[in-house]
Amino acid sequence: MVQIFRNAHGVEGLHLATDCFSEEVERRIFSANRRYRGSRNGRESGGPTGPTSWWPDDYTKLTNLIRDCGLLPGYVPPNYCLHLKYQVGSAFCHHYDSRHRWGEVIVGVNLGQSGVIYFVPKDGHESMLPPGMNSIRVTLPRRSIYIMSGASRLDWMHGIAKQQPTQPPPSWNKQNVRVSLTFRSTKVFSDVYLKRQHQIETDVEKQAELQARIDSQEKFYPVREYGGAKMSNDEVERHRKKANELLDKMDRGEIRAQLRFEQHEVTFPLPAACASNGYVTNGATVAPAAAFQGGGRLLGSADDSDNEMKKAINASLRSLAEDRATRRRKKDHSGRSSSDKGIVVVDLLSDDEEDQKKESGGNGKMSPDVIVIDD
Ligand SMILES: O=C(O)CCC(=O)C(=O)O
Ligand SMILES: [Fe+2]
Repeated sequence: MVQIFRNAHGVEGLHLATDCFSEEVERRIFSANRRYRGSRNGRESGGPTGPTSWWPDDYTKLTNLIRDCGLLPGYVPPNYCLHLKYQVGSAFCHHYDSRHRWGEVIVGVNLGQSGVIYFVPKDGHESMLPPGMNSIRVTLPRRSIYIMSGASRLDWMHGIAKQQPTQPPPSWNKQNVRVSLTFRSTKVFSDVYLKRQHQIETDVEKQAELQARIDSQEKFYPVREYGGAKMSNDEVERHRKKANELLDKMDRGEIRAQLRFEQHEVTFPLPAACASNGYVTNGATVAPAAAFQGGGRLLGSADDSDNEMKKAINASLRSLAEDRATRRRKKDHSGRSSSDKGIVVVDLLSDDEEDQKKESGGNGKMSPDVIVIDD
């Protein structure tokens, strides 16, 4: 069953979904990777690629799964994917993925072997760390999907810890490597997409939400792919033209942007419009994502399943999250479905002021014994 962790380990904007799709799908995507070019200390790169070059149908299906399972209902389709393969002992030093170069979110998909992503606060933000810690480590189990948005992109740097497998790999991963896909939308593509959505949206509330996203994107001027210099107006215009061409192709069905996994390939009920034939025909409306806003916190990661104590605590936190979700659904006037099954959402940063005070002992800070337990 898919589990969604919002603000995982207290890092705002870092959302994680575990156990979203089947091992058959994992194996297929893992094995379909392009020939890897070049290696940096055991980390090999097989990308980048985009929908008009090499883009397996499974990539599009993953994109739609991210929306359908509620991890990110308003996900802008990616137009860029980077494949990385990590040999045992390799790592990726902490860095930013610039908001000037990429859109709102970076999405990572973890295949073949678990990994650990770590977060280090940017200068001046050290107080975000629990006392005595210099990073926050988050385990990424096989088949998990993570989203870096908001503060996790702006106020934290992230890196991949030295790859040290803790579980035997599946038989089809003979080299015992971790493969990651990072899906991104380039900044100009993302802006063009949001504006087009805004134009066709008829619901006033949703239009306002889109406008807010557009306004927040405008704080970041687009930069060139190489070198990071600010793009000239002509360059921006060229990129806009290309983005519109790609989106037109999607609208005309020349790029099948609506592809879905089959129901048996995913671990949650697909919205009804997707389930019948594996994909939605062009122009069909997909039911709003199966998301509900949960609450509460979850200790540890999915790898902790053998630890009875944590399991028990997690079960009680999950029921707390469900209680909160029920309360919130009662308050919710947006008409979102409240009967979604098979998805558990937990929010590791409570957005309920009252709960926040209780959890922090009144000082407004997260209690560190809760947020940093992982592997
Ligand atoms: O391997 C990963 O999951 C993350 C890689 C990364 O941070 C990046 O490509 O920018
Ligand atoms: Fe990165």
